[in-house]
Amino acid sequence: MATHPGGLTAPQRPAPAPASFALRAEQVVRRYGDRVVLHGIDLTLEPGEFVALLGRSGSGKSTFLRAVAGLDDGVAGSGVLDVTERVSLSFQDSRLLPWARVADNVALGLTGPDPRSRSLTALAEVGLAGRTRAWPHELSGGEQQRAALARALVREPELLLADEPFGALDALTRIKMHALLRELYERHRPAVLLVTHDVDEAVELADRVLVLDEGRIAVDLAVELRAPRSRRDPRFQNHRDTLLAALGVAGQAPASDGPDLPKETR
Ligand SMILES: Nc1ncnc2c1ncn2[C@@H]1O[C@H](COP(=O)(O)OP(=O)(O)OP(=O)(O)O)[C@@H](O)[C@H]1O
Repeated sequence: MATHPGGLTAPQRPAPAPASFALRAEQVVRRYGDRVVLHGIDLTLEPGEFVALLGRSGSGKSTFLRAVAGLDDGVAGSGVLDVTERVSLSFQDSRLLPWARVADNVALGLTGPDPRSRSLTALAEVGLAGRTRAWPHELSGGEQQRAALARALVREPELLLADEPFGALDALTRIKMHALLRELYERHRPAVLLVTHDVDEAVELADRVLVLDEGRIAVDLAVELRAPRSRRDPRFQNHRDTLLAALGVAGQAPASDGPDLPKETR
């Protein structure tokens, strides 16, 4: 375990013990000047737990994710933030380095044996076996996100932090990426914290959905639907309605498994 700047306590263990959680936040507060953006967040993610974080624009989702990722020392001293050591990040923009070929992007910074062959294996896993020597600009948006997923998962993270990774993709590609992410998750079983604006994406992928409202967790909903989850399932629709209501979105989205759903709740 590592303690990020918000942490007051660093667990000191003589020998590594199996982690009892991937993330533990207690009373994490973030202020910008007089403005409080996170109002004392309490959240624990068990190992292998898939959690989606919804919330209106400006509710503090990215702020919380950045704090968990250790990218924001503005939460220092506000509470406890213990995060497992092997964390991977994924963003809306794939953040591939333009001057490195795809396989080199995935292998970059990898420690341990044979980074090259691990990179190639990861790329094959996301369906990019034939594009390993391509430059990032030669890939489509969906392929770039596949490469970014390969780069994240090749590190065998215990916690995957994803900030709207599919937000810039078209609806069809997004559906394919949902299936891929869930498949990769089933195989590798990291804990996942997925920030999204897409209620359907959250209910389809996550086993627990949180709604952040003005820096507070307003809803913590367990989604106990078997895969493959159908948007036509009345229980899926119930979850969607609950979440849309919590997000202050009036009306109910029509049931469909197709790509033509209203997605954005922003
Ligand atoms: N560097 C900063 N300085 C001042 N205020 C900031 C800064 N970064 C974020 N904020 C404010 O913190 C609040 C939460 O921002 P955050 O980016 O976490 O929201 P979000 O829920 O991720 O929004 P979105 O869905 O639009 O991405 C916003 O009101 C934002 O203006």
